[in-house]
Amino acid sequence: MGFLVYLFILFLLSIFISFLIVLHISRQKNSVIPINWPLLGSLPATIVNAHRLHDYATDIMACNDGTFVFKSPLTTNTNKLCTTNPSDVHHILSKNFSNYPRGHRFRKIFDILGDGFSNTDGDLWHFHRRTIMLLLKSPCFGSLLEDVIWNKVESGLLPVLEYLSMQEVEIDLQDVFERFSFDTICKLLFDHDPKSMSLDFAYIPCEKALSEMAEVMFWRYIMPRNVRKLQQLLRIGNEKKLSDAWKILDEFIYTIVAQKQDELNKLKCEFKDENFKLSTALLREYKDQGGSTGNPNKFLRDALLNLLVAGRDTTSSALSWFFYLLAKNPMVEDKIQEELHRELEKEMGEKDFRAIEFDKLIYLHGALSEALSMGRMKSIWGSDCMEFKPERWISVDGRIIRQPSYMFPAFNAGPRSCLGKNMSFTQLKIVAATIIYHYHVDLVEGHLVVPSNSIILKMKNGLKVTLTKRSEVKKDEQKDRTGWNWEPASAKIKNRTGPTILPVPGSYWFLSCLQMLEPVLEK
Ligand code: HEM
Repeated sequence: MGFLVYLFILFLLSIFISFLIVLHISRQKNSVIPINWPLLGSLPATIVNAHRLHDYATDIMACNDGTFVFKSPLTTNTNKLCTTNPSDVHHILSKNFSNYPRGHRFRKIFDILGDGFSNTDGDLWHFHRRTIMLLLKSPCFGSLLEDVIWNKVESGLLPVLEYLSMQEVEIDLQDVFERFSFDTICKLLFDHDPKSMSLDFAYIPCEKALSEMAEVMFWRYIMPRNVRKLQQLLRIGNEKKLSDAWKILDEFIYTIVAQKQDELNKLKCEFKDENFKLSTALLREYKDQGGSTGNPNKFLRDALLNLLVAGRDTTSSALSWFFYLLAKNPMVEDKIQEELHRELEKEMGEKDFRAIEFDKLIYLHGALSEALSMGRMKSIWGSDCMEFKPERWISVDGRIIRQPSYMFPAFNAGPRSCLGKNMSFTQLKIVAATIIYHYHVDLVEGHLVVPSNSIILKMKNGLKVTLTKRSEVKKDEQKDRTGWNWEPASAKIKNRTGPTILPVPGSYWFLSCLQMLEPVLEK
């Protein structure tokens, strides 16, 4: 009998404790600062807000001067400091760079990246950085890059958009951009075009594997290690997804590497500039460098996978958010069109886009930078921080204002800053200018654009749009001062007086530059 009473009391007690937990968690939904639970740290708040992690983190940063420490569960001992504060960013990424290496925890989370530049510190990282920098900065690479991008625009992007716009169907522009950047980065890295950007929108396993990998990496970072280990043991959930993606990526890269090795072996003479190929140049530079594994093929695979990840989703996400913002801000679209027509006219009325000097498209550059700016707090960008204003990037004498990288860390800052920044701007400008020149982009009504939980800030539901060919805009055609016919996008919107205020992607906790570092001093 005594035992039954004891059991009953225990039962009531557990109901009471559960009630308290539920009460706390539901209160937490409305509270900005997460409760730091004994044993569990701020994990319950993270789980409750799992569907809106970017907004959640942004809210917390906004009321904590841009810096906040998320407490980990006691067993995992991995507190996470998140910051959007420029002086903290500067302190960590530049001034005290050597105090904040990637560390062993990072390497375990990102194990799929092996010994690539994203996942290494010290000499090995230096070796990667030097090798890649040497090749990306060579003049041969510049012309190769433009050729590859233009070829893909002309043989892939434009025919696909032309077909889809004629069908008058909804298009997932993010999917289009992902395919575009996958094809171009593969062509550059491997001299191989997987032709994912084609009318049949074929399923390309490797392309999808890259997206799955980026999502699983995000969850690995957020969730306690034990959850990951359990999933690995049972081969379920995210860990199952990752191991499938891993196999697909390995097969894809190793097959191409083997082919390219053969080509390289056949090349007996010195490389000539006119025959420059990044694929063979990279293989040559990396040849015989076994890395820590001692296996040259594995080392090559790691280096190439890191470059594939660095160059694919980053570019496509930047383009997706840019076009989303443009669709919401037709006045900006008008100004970009004006600028394009002006520059084309300067080239003696040529209609060939290749004639444009893309460096001269200042307004477009400002608009792209604006789409990539992060940490949009009033304290950093001023009271109009939530407005999409390319003008904030242009000086009175019409030049681009260069912001210090700790204010504009989309491409990271300090010694680990992005080596593909210039290359990305070239690609972004060519694609953006081509589409804007040929089409007006409208968002599909009711389509919800929200960020996905991934290490790269993608759109969870894609970017659903419809395209209207500019040449088909017949009514109310207006002539700009250069004599070109075009319809201002803003004419479609009545009573427009200023820029649209909207949540720009940079206002989110921008994960493409999330730094997962392990301070040396804490060891
Ligand atoms: C809009 C496009 C891009 C954005 C926003 C971007 C952003 C970034 C960021 C945030 C980092 C730091 C990552 C880290 O700390 O591990 C980075 C590094 C890097 N990016 Fe980019 N990136 C872009 C495009 C590219 C492209 C097209 C390439 C060329 C393949 C590239 C090559 C690299 C390399 C090699 C690094 C490593 C630097 C190092 O660890 O020393 N990126 N990028």
